[in-house]
Amino acid sequence: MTIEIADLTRRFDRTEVLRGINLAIAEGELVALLGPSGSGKTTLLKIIAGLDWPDTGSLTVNGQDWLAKRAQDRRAGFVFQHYALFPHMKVRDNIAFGLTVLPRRDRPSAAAIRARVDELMRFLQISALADRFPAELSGGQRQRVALGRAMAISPAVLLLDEPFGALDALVRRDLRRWLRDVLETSKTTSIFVTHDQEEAFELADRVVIMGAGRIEQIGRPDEIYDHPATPFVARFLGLSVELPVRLRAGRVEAPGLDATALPRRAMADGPAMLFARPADLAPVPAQDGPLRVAAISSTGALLHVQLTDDGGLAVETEVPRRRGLHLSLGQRVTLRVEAGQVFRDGAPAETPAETPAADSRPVPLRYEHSSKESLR
Ligand SMILES: Nc1ncnc2c1ncn2[C@@H]1O[C@H](COP(=O)(O)OP(=O)(O)OP(=O)(O)O)[C@@H](O)[C@H]1O
Repeated sequence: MTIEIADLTRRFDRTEVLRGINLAIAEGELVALLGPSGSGKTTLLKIIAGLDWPDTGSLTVNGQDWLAKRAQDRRAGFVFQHYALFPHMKVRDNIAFGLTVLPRRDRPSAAAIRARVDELMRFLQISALADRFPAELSGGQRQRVALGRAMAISPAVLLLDEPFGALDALVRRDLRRWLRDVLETSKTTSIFVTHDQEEAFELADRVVIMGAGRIEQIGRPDEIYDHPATPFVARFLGLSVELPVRLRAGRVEAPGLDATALPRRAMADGPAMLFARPADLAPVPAQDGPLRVAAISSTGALLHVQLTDDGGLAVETEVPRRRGLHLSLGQRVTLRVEAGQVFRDGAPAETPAETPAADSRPVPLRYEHSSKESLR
């Protein structure tokens, strides 16, 4: 089912919770809505479900106006974190529920419902739980049953709101893989809300990053991971080190910074901001380096190495333990940047002008700013 959302807005009192959402979802796609708390993810999902209505905008599914349909007429399946199973019903009856309450003209026969439930339980690998009550299930098993209940009606779209939020990390990982297989096989168009980056990136065909009621970026997981389109997305995805730099002939430069590994940018010369993940910054011992090692702590495989300059700037880096053993407190270093994103005035970064492999000319470091100004 193709879903088209256009110019959707929603406000509660004076708070604009959705500020013009435009999103098209293709048949069979699995889309993750990812964003910090309060960014409007659940509100958008509820509007698609028919549990809330927008102030303006449109929502069409396969060309039909869903805003003109009641929730029960939309054939949307839900799996919510706290949407409990019916405690007095066995697993098989919970799964059958959506079919048994259909209007008589649409309702399959009792035998057909039983067959559909058996088939679904086999597909979801929960046949052994058929005669248990919800209280006799683990949290992970309950969510599998909840998915079965949502899928029983052959939903036009499956909506999942933090479906694994209440489960521990190991069970979550297991269920994630299971869910991906199930949705890939069933080809159900699905939208799920999460604030867990790993979950979104592992599961989704496309990720929608939301911030303060707007869509900041839509893309395939690796596209978004490698090329965050805005400073907001960069920070949200862990590019937490922000360094003022200068662009010269598409190259990123700053005193003590070796950014030759970055692709050239099709951007005019001038000041810019480089955003990078701590793991993509490597301290390199250098007698005249503008930075000093201020602290080293270990989490086992990784060393967290904090660097400062004479002006009090702090830069977090993360180094694999074996590569960081030569570092010592107080040592002078320069910084090698292995990956990062460049923004100018908060504007989306330009696409790289060329790949780094295509241009391996070394660019000398320049030291024309004082270190205080340059790396703050
Ligand atoms: N019924 C409501 N009345 C008033 N404000 C609401 C209502 N529902 C949501 N909000 C507000 O709208 C904003 C967005 O909420 P929403 O639940 O959509 O965010 P979210 O991105 O799903 O967050 P979370 O990850 O915490 O669930 C929040 O500031 C919330 O307080």
